[in-house]
Amino acid sequence: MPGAPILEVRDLRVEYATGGGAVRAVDGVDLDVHQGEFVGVVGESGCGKSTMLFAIARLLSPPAGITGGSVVFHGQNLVTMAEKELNVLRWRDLSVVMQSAMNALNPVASIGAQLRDAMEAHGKFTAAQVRERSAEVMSLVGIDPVHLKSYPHQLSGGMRQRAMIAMALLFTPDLVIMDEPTSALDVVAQRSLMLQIKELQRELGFAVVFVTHDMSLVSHFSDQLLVMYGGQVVEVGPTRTVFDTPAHPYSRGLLDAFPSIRGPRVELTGIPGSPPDLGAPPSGCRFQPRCPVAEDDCRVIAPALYQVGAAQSRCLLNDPRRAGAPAAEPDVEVGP
Ligand SMILES: Nc1ncnc2c1ncn2[C@@H]1O[C@H](COP(=O)(O)OP(=O)(O)OP(=O)(O)O)[C@@H](O)[C@H]1O
Repeated sequence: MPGAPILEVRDLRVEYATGGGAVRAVDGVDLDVHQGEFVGVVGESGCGKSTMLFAIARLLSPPAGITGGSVVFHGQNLVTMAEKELNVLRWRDLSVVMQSAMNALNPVASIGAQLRDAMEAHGKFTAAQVRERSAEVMSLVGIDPVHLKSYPHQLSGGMRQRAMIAMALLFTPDLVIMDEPTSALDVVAQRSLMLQIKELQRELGFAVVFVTHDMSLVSHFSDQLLVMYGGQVVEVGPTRTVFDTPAHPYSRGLLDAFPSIRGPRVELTGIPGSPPDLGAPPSGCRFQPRCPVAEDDCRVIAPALYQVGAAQSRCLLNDPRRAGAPAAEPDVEVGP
């Protein structure tokens, strides 16, 4: 992607303080997002995906807290920004769409009232301006503006999610962070909402960071894919590259665990075992206890992210200094 990234996450760390010690749910994550780019984030439950999104938007609350790193958005570090400044920026430049609109929307206020409140929190608008913009964003997401009068419970699940997206687009932000926005919907509603998100993104040019469990969704919609395991990025690269030639054994496991819609029928293998307890992660590589190709070194050496073609992989077997590893691109920084 040309140009400077609009979002640069560096060495981001998040911990949950628990009675039994700290749980490091996000451990040294780096991520670059460019204008108009669609970044898919995948990984099993408990890998830290939602925690990372909440940390980027500075929406974490105790016992979770950012313990290190930076989140630079349009040149400003959100990690150190005062709450007041953050509130100006949220919705206007960066907005968030959560898993369930039922939880995010106020059940006792009409959709119109909630759009009005969101607008008025960011400036002075006449009643006519509010009406006009509210109707505009509702139409953008495919809901008849007559539903501005509706309460959340009067809308279907798909319409509620669309209403949340309408709210997120009120100020045409540059970045929309989405945490499984389609997961509560049936498959048909999921697909239609995804198509709509993609179309809006193309039309309005905002970037998206999108968490999902659905590999088929990201394969169709994302430009860049981030695979998370045990609080870390284990593979990142252009979506096509990661799908066609996954470098990390965990990415290969994830891909083998979901059915291909068009490809030949193959037996789904899945990944035996479960993700690590982040309060006491395994030594060496976090995936080694479940890894089908782990070697002795993997139990003691924590791998860096190594360049493999256009992607990066956190697997020791991809370390270019090891004999037999695929060659790294020349002049590329490969880990510490
Ligand atoms: N309240 C909490 N107290 C302690 N640890 C927590 C708490 N919430 C989450 N965690 C830890 O953070 C890790 C990451 O959780 P997170 O919800 O970010 O994962 P996720 O990949 O988004 O999962 P899912 O796909 O199920 O939403 C969990 O494995 C857990 O160890």
